[in-house]
Amino acid sequence: MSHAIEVSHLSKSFGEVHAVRDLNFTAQPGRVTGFLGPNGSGKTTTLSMLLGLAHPDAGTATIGGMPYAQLDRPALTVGAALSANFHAAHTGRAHLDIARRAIGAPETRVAEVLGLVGLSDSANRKAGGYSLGMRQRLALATALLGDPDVLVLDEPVNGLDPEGIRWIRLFLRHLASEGKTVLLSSHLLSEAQHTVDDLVVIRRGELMFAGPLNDLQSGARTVFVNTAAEHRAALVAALTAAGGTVGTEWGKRRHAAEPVISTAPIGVTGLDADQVGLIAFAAGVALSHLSAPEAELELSFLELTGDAADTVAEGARS
Ligand SMILES: Nc1ncnc2c1ncn2[C@@H]1O[C@H](COP(=O)(O)OP(=O)(O)OP(=O)(O)O)[C@@H](O)[C@H]1O
Repeated sequence: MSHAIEVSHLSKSFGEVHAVRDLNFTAQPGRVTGFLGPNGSGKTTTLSMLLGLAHPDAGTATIGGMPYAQLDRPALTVGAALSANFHAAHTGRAHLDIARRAIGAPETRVAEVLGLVGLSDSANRKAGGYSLGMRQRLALATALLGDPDVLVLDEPVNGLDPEGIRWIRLFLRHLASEGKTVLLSSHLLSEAQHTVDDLVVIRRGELMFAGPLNDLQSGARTVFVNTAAEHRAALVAALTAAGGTVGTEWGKRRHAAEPVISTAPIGVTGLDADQVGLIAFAAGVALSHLSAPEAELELSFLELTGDAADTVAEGARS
């Protein structure tokens, strides 16, 4: 049985607030899917409906074709980490043992998941003294107790230090390589972009983008190239002929009759860096510069989710 997550025409309002509006996306086994949007865009509401914690007004959210509530053994199929809050007086180990009993996982599983998330040495400390990063690890350990095929994680990277971020990236990629379906939410693309294969971007409850991360990258990415002045026209012509869109050339001229002389890099969209390099080579043009800055991805994310001010304002509300 395939354990894909499928969200179809999902909607939910709280009074006047349309938290989720006619949302459609899938998350596939063997892939890490990032569920992204600014604060307040409806991510937690969607995940809550997927996990049977909230009722949709319309539409469905299914796992392997079934709503969570109808799954045969839900906790052994889906592992969820919606918040990293734990009883402060319980040790990490005690917390896991209680959760383990509730879902009927074997006793040996507690030590296994502690080891998997790197918490073995802190297992006997009270969770109240855990750092946010340690609480995130404990939440992940809890989600893994039933050795589920599907993981649903709400902001799992939030609060992790750079080493923790690196660790969780590798860990989630490893889980996906075992064929698991991993869906993680984040409000920061920079946190998610090195972890995810696929992206679902929402804004104010509505779908803005769903597809492989590369599609978002290539769709909006500008490649910058430069060459000696005498090859500039040939390069622009070759790139344009290959289907690229060449950005405005800013240049200087000392008087109106003189041609524009520009030395600024040329911005190209619609072609990736490899293609641009090959086209220049085929045209016999030696490039003095070729780059495809990653910031463009962040820019296209901001375009999808609203302008920067909008994003900050939404963040401030939560
Ligand atoms: N129980 C509730 N009652 C009323 N409004 C709610 C409730 N839950 C969520 N909302 C509203 O629905 C919208 C979506 O909230 P949600 O928590 O799903 O967003 P989010 O993307 O998860 O945000 P964050 O990243 O801040 O957790 C927000 O406007 C929020 O205020």
